[in-house]
Amino acid sequence: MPVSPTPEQIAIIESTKPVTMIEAVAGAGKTTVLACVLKRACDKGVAPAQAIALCFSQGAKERLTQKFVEEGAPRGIVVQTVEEFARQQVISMAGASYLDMPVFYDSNEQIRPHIVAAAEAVWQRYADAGVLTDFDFSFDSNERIEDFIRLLVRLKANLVTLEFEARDTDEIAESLDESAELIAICKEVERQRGTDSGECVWQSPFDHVTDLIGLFRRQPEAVNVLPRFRICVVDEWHDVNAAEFALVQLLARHARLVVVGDRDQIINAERGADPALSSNGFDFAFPGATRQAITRTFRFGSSLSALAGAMMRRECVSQPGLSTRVTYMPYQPGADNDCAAMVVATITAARARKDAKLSDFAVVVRDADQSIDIENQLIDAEIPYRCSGFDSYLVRPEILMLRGLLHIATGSYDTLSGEKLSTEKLVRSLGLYASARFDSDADFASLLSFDERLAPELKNERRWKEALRMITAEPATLESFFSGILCRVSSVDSDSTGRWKIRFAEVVATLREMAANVAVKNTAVQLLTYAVRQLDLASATSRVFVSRGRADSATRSIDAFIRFAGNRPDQSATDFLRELAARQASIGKKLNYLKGRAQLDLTTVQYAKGKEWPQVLIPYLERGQFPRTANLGEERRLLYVAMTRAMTSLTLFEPAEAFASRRSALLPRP
Ligand SMILES: Nc1ncnc2c1ncn2[C@@H]1O[C@H](COP(=O)(O)OP(=O)(O)OP(=O)(O)O)[C@@H](O)[C@H]1O
Repeated sequence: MPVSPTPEQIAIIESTKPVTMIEAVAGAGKTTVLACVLKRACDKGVAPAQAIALCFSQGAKERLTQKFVEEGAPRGIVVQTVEEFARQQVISMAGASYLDMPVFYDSNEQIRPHIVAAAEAVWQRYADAGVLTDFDFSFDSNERIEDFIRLLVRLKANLVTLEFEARDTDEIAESLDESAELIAICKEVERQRGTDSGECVWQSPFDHVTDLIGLFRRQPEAVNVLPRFRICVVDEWHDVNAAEFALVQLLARHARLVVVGDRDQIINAERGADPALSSNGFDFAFPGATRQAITRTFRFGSSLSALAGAMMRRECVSQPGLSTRVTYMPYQPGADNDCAAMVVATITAARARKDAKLSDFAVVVRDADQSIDIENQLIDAEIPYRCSGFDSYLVRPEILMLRGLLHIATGSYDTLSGEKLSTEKLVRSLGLYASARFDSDADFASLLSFDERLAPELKNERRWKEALRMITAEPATLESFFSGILCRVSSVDSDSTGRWKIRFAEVVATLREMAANVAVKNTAVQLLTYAVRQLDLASATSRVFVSRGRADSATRSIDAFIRFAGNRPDQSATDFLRELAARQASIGKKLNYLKGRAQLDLTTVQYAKGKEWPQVLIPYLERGQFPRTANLGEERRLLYVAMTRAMTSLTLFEPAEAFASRRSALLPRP
């Protein structure tokens, strides 16, 4: 149903000013107004394909698309994340021969070898030139790789990488307060990628926009390949970084531009979102731009406005007539599943009172690993749910790897039969943990015989696909594939990787003996605990994932999974595998059957941004859980985003009075 716009909103919708910025609090109708602006433009003769709506996340894209339907905007308007748009333009530029088609990467793990190679090359240069340095050029720890990628993303977001050719390394290093060696390695990564010659052999998602801007600087006529829109709107404008800003400026040369944002919802500082761009930077780039305001929120009532306003120290006013109940629900931190149990009890009670439909609820967690206990409780209570923006814990790599170990240990594969997708993910997860690389494994072809006439860069993926085809057809081959291929020490493995593979294979061999020993009943939890301890999975996990946050989250997932197995102290590994398969199937079945309607959303703050639900529940408001980092400004904005998703009811789960010292410092006390 379309809304009836207020005079403030009508002024924006009717405006024909070339550039407009709207800044307003959460729920003020910014996304709604963008949909109305586009509808109005199309009513006045703009063809839908000449209109584009850009945003910065998949969640925001879903929300925009939904709003277009609600406001009756015509079909055919382009709705994309800036990253998607830029990637499509890279493909068009390649089609128009302005560059060669790059290989697209989608994970940091794929970038790792390039960083290692670049660091080695720079080290060699320093050594050849006889330059003495204390800098550690080894990039074998994921922490260092992650820090490096973070720096690179920041440099790209700020377009510094485009100055590499023209500026001296020491000068850049000094201006950024970074070491010259690090900047030299950044330069080398870009050089090996072919950025200086415009080749860009491979691109990560964070390269698309910068590479485009670089191309336009080198070959200005390539700009003509960009599509010409008559109107361009941008949602969540405060998330924009300098590179994206430059791209939007190019689009605005021919298009009317309307951007909307809320400075308190910047939760993407890591990818270079810079408040300066949406304040002075905007006025500088678009002199004479119009600024318009929407002063009230339409989403929630005054009790939540007061809470959000106090937390962010800004005025937050609700449209009259709205009411939102804010409830604080105490739980016992640390006690087994108490917070998760309270969440599920709250939902069950509201449903019993017939207060709300299931699809009215969203449980918004700080990070995906907080979902495990909640998922298990929801499954036990037979409440259908869907994980939005992340995978259910049952199919995360760290858990699939453990499930894979149990399959191999017990020799029981019946639950994998016919489960092609899960089996593939499981095999890849084992490969991830085993540090398997097939690209330079010359013996691989003889181990799995198939056509090897392939370009070298395709071999790794092609070999994986062949292995997956074999195992999904015959799951019992997983055992020999694991010990014979995944854990086989190859010539490219470092000493430590070689040792790790041998250890991995030994532990799994012991697990098989334990599971086969009929004299001692080895339960699922015993096998898992043995594996976790013997493999030192916490350290292994921090080697597997480049992102520290992702590794921490995986380690917490493993801990929660072991606790879950521990709640079934007598269950055999085979029965445990069957139970997991049944749980996974129950989620899948409900999803298909209900087509996403009658189920609650279990989601993360990042993914919830831009969305809304009548009933929002935020669990784990305790120190170490929310906030999780020392960046309290960012943590506060995350919580602001989470709580302002609520319409009629917000429930905040925090430690009970007896544990008051463990409560989150983010929430203002009433
Ligand atoms: N004029 C209006 N009358 C009634 N409801 C409205 C009006 N404008 C917007 N709304 C409703 O207010 C809610 C919030 O709108 P919207 O999602 O567009 O806000 P937003 O400013 O984009 O929020 P956020 O910044 O949190 O993403 C929606 O339910 C929307 O339908």
